[in-house]
Amino acid sequence: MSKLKTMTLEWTGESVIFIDQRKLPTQEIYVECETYEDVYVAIKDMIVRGAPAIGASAAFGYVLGAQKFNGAFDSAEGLAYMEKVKEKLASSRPTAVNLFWALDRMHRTFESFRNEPDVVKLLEEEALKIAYEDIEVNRAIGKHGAEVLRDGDTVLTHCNAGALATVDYGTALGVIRAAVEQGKKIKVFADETRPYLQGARLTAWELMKDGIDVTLISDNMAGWVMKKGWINAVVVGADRIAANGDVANKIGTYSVAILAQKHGIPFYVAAPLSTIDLNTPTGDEIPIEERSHREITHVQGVQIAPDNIKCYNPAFDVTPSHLITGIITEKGIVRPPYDVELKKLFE
Ligand SMILES: CSC[C@H]1O[C@H](OP(=O)(O)O)[C@H](O)[C@@H]1O
Repeated sequence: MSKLKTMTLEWTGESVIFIDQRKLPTQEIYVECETYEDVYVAIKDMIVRGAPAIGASAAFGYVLGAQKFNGAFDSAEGLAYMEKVKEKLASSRPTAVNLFWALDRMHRTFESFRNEPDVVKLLEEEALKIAYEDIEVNRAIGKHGAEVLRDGDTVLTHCNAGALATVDYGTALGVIRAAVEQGKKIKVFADETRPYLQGARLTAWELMKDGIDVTLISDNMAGWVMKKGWINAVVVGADRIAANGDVANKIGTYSVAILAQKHGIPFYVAAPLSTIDLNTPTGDEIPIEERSHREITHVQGVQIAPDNIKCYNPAFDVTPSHLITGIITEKGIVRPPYDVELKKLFE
């Protein structure tokens, strides 16, 4: 009997089952993770991806780690073991701060209750709270964000910040879903988002399943559709927001933000407070993950570039805060000056 089941993941109580996002949209295949090491691989290999989804997945991975420990949690060995579980999961991907936020929260819970006989059950409850809170938070982001979309607007989005990037509902796509639920007619242009194609494979798939009008474009078409006057707003997700409002998001987001500024189009970032990292002063300090060159030289296993070609494959870029019209959070829309306004969210 599963305790949580969404499009992205299912928590069974002794395993977490992911839809394998690498195989979408042509195959709906599921991967069951029974150990924290399995969850580490699922995050690293992007079976599951998207900042909030990564955080919740790591939280369940932490529980799986605790379930496998047979010693005394209140011993030095028990603490060392759970620190090892946390560090392993934390080493899966470096950019999305939600991963570290979720693991810190789980480890704080462990440290508070490791002398309790039911500490593992308390950890499972905390992981489920993280997951269910994410769904609520995304709906709140959607409600606030829908205010900036008018009936008849066309929105451009980049990558996938939808239900598949979260526990459910999505952040950027949550804004679009909420506007549609309010009865607004919204059209979407989705960037395919090379090289991993989250837009083509995931955003297009999600929005078509919802019956939302979506047009797929290659990334190099974004400027042209803006120039033609077809785009009223841009809404994207985020993987880490620095204290000054600089935003790390999927590679290509910075280019879209520059184009939006050039064409006088509002550029919004939709993200939960768990993506805001006040300990990182600016975007310059955000670690940018570099991934396998094969993601560029092959598409679904088909080679499209010469053998041994040099590649550079940063999975993210940083959009400076001055290009961002507003940051849509569960507490409302934050506008500049971000260094002041972001802090207020946590007061
Ligand atoms: C709602 S966060 C989604 C965010 O995560 C994606 O990265 P990845 O697919 O590499 O995990 C992308 O940056 C999205 O905007």
